[in-house]
Amino acid sequence: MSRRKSESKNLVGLLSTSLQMRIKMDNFYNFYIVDPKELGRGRCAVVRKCIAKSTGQEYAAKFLKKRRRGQDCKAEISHEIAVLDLTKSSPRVVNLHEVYETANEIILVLEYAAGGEIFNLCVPEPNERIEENDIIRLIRQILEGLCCLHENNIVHLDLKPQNILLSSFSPLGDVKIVDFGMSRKIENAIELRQIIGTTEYLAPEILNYDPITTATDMWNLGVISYMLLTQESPFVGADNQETFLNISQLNVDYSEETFASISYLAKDFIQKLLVKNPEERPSAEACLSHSWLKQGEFILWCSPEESSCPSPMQEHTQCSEERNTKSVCNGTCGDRADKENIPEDSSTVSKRCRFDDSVPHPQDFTTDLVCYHMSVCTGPLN
Ligand SMILES: Nc1ncnc2c1ncn2[C@@H]1O[C@H](COP(=O)(O)OP(=O)(O)OP(=O)(O)O)[C@@H](O)[C@H]1O
Repeated sequence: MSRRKSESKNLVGLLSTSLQMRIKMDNFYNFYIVDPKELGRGRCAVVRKCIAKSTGQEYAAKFLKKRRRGQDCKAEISHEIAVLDLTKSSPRVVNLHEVYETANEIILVLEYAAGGEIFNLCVPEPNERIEENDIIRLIRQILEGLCCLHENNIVHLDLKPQNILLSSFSPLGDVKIVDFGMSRKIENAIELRQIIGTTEYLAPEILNYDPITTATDMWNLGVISYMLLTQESPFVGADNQETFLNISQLNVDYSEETFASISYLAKDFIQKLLVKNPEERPSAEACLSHSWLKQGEFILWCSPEESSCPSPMQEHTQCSEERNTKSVCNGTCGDRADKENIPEDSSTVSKRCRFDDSVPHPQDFTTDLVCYHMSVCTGPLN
């Protein structure tokens, strides 16, 4: 495929409306003191804490390169700004305070989420394990943010524990959804396909190049819920191929051992979302009415047999033991090679790479995906 053709494909679903938010050409550094220590980094950006000189208020400055790998990224950056502007009414989406432009970069001055990534709550560290009641509150807040996005026909497409931040960690604060770089507008007639996220969070429809809808985010919410409750990543395998296979075969561990201290309703919630057919997944709004999220202080710590709780997902709850492969959340960083474009601040310890630093390069990832597709067409993987 020619570069121009692939570039225009990537632009499908970007908001093209003129920006409401004024982009300032003033010198950003005249107005902010920037902490050299990174808050985080991704494929496209480095994020650093900064302090407004006039007020002393803390913010997170996201530095985005206008050109990457010889390609002009301004349309994508404008789209990210437009989405943040569109969703500014939602307290669950990070607030965009100001935007600056320099010769090479665009700087988004964002609300500072001091509590960091909820990824920290998804790893097996006993001191950081949180109560199911707290998880219920966080999931409700993520859903509120998703409702706002989906009402505006925006699908996030990169929902993962690294992109759900907290206003504070202790006490556990509120959810702030970040990183709309991969989000897209779902237009009536446009079928959105071929957008790729982080391996272990990919929905089956993305692997199959099927049309993408807001239901793709709902799959990701299922993965996030699973990770928060079990501290394990449901689909991650030894390599990308195994991960793709686990996703396509819906190979999830719902064993009693893994769900020992987790309520039946929580498991039911996950099982409603981790279904292959996107049309069968409940919407964000419908999820808010799920009994698990409806309960307040009181949680039913019981199995469906022991209780009189309704079992709305009876047909989805079969758990085949032989299909179970227990997968530990390893925080694989399939996008690490991209991040190496940006000079790394040595003080940053990326949570994404906490367990596994054997990172595939993007080209390996693409090869894996191609191999996966070939094996689906031609027979099982060896
Ligand atoms: N407002 C914020 N407050 C605190 N930390 C932040 C904030 N925004 C981003 N971060 C940190 O920086 C990291 C990278 O930010 P972000 O995901 O927006 O970058 P990106 O380059 O678009 O990422 P990706 O490669 O996933 O597309 C986040 O995972 C988070 O740890």
